Amino acid sequence: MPAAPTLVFDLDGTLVDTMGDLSATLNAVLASLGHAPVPPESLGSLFGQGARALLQRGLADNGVTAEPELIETLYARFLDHYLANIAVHSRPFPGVIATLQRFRARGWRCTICTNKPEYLARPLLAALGMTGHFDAIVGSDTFSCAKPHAEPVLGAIARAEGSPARAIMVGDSKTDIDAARAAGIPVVAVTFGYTSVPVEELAPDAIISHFDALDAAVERLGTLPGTAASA
Ligand SMILES: O=C(O)COP(=O)(O)O
Ligand SMILES: [Mg+2]
Repeated sequence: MPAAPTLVFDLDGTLVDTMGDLSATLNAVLASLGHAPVPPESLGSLFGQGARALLQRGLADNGVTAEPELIETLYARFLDHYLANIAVHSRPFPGVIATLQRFRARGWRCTICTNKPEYLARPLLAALGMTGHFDAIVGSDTFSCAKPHAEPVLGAIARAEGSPARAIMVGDSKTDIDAARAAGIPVVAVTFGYTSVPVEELAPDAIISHFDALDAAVERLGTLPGTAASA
């Protein structure tokens, strides 16, 4: 029997809108130092680049040089606060849950390959009641390297007992598109995530602006049995 078709989703900016909690945490850390908050609108693609990148920007905006030791101290403070407040504002993007249910009902495996460490990704998904929708959850610390390397993408597919020959990545950033290319699988980009470069300029195989459009995008990619057309 051929391996089940597999979707490999990015998390931040693709499945879940996490910017509210990430920016609230950044601003709590800045406030603990007596610094001014940074408006979330100015952080853009940094939401998909990890806590250290957010801290660097927050300090720079307050005229503080981000020495590595300071970043590491604040990183620990950031993680404590974020973990304790991981799903205050964060919610799945419109259509996410129905899409996961639809694809799984057709026999697709659904996986996550995020550059959030697994110890943050899992509590976030649990708090949102989403864990059970996934056959594998892979974070930045699950394997020896993170996206844009192929290893975590291929690892997520393997853990779900899928095959790269029947897998599609869905992401919001250059990191996701590069990781999909490295893994040799097609990639669908969403337009509502966290990216400094419009995804149109990154030449993904398909672009969607709502999860309702994922089925048609997957069908257009046309390489995969098990899509809506043949299920
Ligand atoms: O938290 C990050 O660094 C990025 O997470 P993502 O890969 O799910 O977008
Ligand atoms: Mg992302």
